[in-house]
Amino acid sequence: MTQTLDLAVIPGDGIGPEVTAEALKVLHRALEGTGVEVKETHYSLGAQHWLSTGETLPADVLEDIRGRDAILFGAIGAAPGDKRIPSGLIERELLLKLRFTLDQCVNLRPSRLYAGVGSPLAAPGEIDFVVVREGTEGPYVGNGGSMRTGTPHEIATEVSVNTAYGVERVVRDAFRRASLRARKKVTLVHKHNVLVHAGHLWKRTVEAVAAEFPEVEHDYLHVDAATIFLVTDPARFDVIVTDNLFGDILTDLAGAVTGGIGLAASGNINLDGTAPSMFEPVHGSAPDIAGQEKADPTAAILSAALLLDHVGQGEAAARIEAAVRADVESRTPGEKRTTTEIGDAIAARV
Ligand SMILES: NC(=O)c1ccc[n+]([C@@H]2O[C@H](COP(=O)([O-])OP(=O)(O)OC[C@H]3O[C@@H](n4cnc5c(N)ncnc54)[C@H](O)[C@@H]3O)[C@@H](O)[C@H]2O)c1
Ligand SMILES: CC(C)[C@H](C(=O)O)[C@@H](O)C(=O)O
Ligand SMILES: [Mg+2]
Repeated sequence: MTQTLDLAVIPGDGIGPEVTAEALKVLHRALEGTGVEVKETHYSLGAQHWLSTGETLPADVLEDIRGRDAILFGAIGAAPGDKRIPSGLIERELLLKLRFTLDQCVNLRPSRLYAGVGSPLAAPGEIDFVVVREGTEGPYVGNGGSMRTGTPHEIATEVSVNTAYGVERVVRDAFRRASLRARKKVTLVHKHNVLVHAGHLWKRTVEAVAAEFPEVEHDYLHVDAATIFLVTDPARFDVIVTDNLFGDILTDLAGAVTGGIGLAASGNINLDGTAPSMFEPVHGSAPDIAGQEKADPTAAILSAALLLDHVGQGEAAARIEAAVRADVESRTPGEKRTTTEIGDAIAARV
């Protein structure tokens, strides 16, 4: 029976379209012979689109995207020094708007060290953890402002919002994922020695949810100490649960210790299925290498695998992961393959 996978594709800016093309190439290859037909709707959105139209994410486009099965997202954003585009506009009005409006509360970011990836930190195979980053709250909600702007007496606030409902659903998801993994361990990362209000809510929530999962071990690290251990002993982690901002920072670091940001994939998961989930590399639009065929498309390809797994195509997802593993294991230090060559090589192995 033919099944249709109705995909929204948002390639975005910079290297976004380059890596998305490779992710789609591999996704199509992985679905060959499965009876699944892919319907792609591409949306022109991002910093370049804003420059030419003044649009970020119009309401009718958002509603159109909402009706799809899943979203494959490339990357958006201008070069940090680009004065034509107000900093934060595209990030807030497009990417965060999608995550918030589509209630993608779990930002799932796996990290694995493949054989063949040179890391001074641990032996291959020893690093295998997943960060469950809260995706719709924290300091990202835009709860703040500036008074006496531009004067020597300016006061700027950016208040972190943490709700019992929002924290609990993410913590429960982290424990559920840990209960399905071999090591069954959750590490809460926060800063409850200073951020006592939010931190204590997270800590109490972890303790309450832990009681429902007696088979899952749990511990705690302050975020500053967590950055030490991510570098000196990353093998200690299994599932990390943390807030939106700490999770953003930790997952770039996690990418760096497992072979580079070009390998780091993510999924923004809507837990109750009321809206599509969105899959994207952890990295941004990388304006410094855009248009040069230098981007590693592996993170986007692994994000497509997370997407397939999410929509019930676990076997196709596993084929992509195996192909990526084989490709990464065959890499040699200093080799220079183009974005397209890496995509072709992984597609050929699927
Ligand atoms: N999800 C997203 O769309 C997303 C994520 C992060 C940053 N951004 C935006 O992207 C723009 C650039 O941000 P940035 O420079 O801080 O972060 P970035 O992730 O784009 O780049 C950081 C560094 O990593 C390198 N890099 C990133 N992806 C790579 C890949 N696939 N292969 C090889 N090297 C890669 C870049 O060349 C750069 O040196 C900003 O506008 C930012 O807001 C968007
Ligand atoms: C671009 C930005 C809004 C985004 C975030 O902070 O979540 C990015 O850094 C990420 O990690 O996906
Ligand atoms: Mg980030």
